[in-house]
Amino acid sequence: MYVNSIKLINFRNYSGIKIFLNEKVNIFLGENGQGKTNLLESIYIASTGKSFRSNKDKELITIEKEAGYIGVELIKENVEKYIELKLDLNNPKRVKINGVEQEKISDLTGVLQVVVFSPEDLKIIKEGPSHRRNFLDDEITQMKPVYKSIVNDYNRVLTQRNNLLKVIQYDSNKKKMLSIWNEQLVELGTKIMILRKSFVDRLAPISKDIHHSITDGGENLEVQYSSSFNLVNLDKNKIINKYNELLSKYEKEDIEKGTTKIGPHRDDLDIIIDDKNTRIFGSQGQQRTAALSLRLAEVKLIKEETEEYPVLLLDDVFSELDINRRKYLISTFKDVQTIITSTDDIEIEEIDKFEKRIYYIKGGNILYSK
Ligand SMILES: Nc1ncnc2c1ncn2[C@@H]1O[C@H](COP(=O)(O)OP(=O)(O)OP(=O)(O)O)[C@@H](O)[C@H]1O
Repeated sequence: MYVNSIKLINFRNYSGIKIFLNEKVNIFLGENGQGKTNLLESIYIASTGKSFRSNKDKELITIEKEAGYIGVELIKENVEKYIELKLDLNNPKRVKINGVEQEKISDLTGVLQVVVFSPEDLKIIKEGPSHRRNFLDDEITQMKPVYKSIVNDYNRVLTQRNNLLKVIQYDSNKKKMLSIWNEQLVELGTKIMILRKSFVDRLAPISKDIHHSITDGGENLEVQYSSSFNLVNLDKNKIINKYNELLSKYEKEDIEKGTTKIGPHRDDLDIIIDDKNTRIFGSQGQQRTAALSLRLAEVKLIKEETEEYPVLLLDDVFSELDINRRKYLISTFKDVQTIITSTDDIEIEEIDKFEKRIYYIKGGNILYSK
């Protein structure tokens, strides 16, 4: 799979451009604040319907404009596909695939798969569990689009259950209604945990191998799914029984606090290097390498699952990696269309082995390419 062209109108600092991309390596060079990340962001939005750095669609439209447009043409299994998004200051965004208006933005999932690696990825390793849950959810959704709606339904039921818990605090008669929400919560939560567990079980050995190669055999990376209750195996009925048992056990506490103590909304991912939790004990370099290993593992998993390599977006990451890590990253380019941004020329001889195109960006204009 590869992106053939990108057309942007009134998107961030682009008033109107159309860029044709190389099937292999594309390098966008430019000073700070010229629009390099904006370009990657537009491709990410065409893939997932959302930005990787803002959840306000209004911010995506060029300041003082009413509407914006993203058009991405891709080639998948030798077939051309066209994704278009219309952003409107006063209305929700709309999406078309091959000229056909889609009902929901989520209809985009599965059309264009991308993996982004950016300095922001350090948050997956360093910050709170919600970043790791988002990582899991975004990746599973790319491989299994229906997963997204299960997570959305779960979050809706969870909010309703939590609201009811707060009502029960002063009206205990309402307690009998709890079972309605419990039943749905258990059904959806079990599905999520099974999917997350099986995803992590596939991700772990691949990221371990990659990390091993990047660090020249020096470090051992373990990635483990950490759920509110011990998921030793994936027997659905056992999980359901345990789930119900724990909901009953914590019911009193849940009512007192007005929140639900257990379930996949409390999940985490343990990322361990040489038996030490990377979040707490990892050096900056180890944390960055762990994030890179996870992202590159994702590339392989998407290929396994969909039989197509995703497009790899690398946002300003070369300056942060040492020479061996850069070389390893470059070695992954042979099968994958890669779109790279950088402030400085990437002078690594390995990259010259690839068919590549270099573009210079200034103030939302592509000055020239070679
Ligand atoms: N909605 C918008 N309308 C107009 N300009 C915008 C909008 N949103 C962001 N910009 C502009 O886009 C530019 C930032 O672009 P971007 O983040 O892509 O920079 P970059 O080239 O990746 O820079 P860096 O190397 O610093 O990461 C800034 O000049 C900012 O003012």
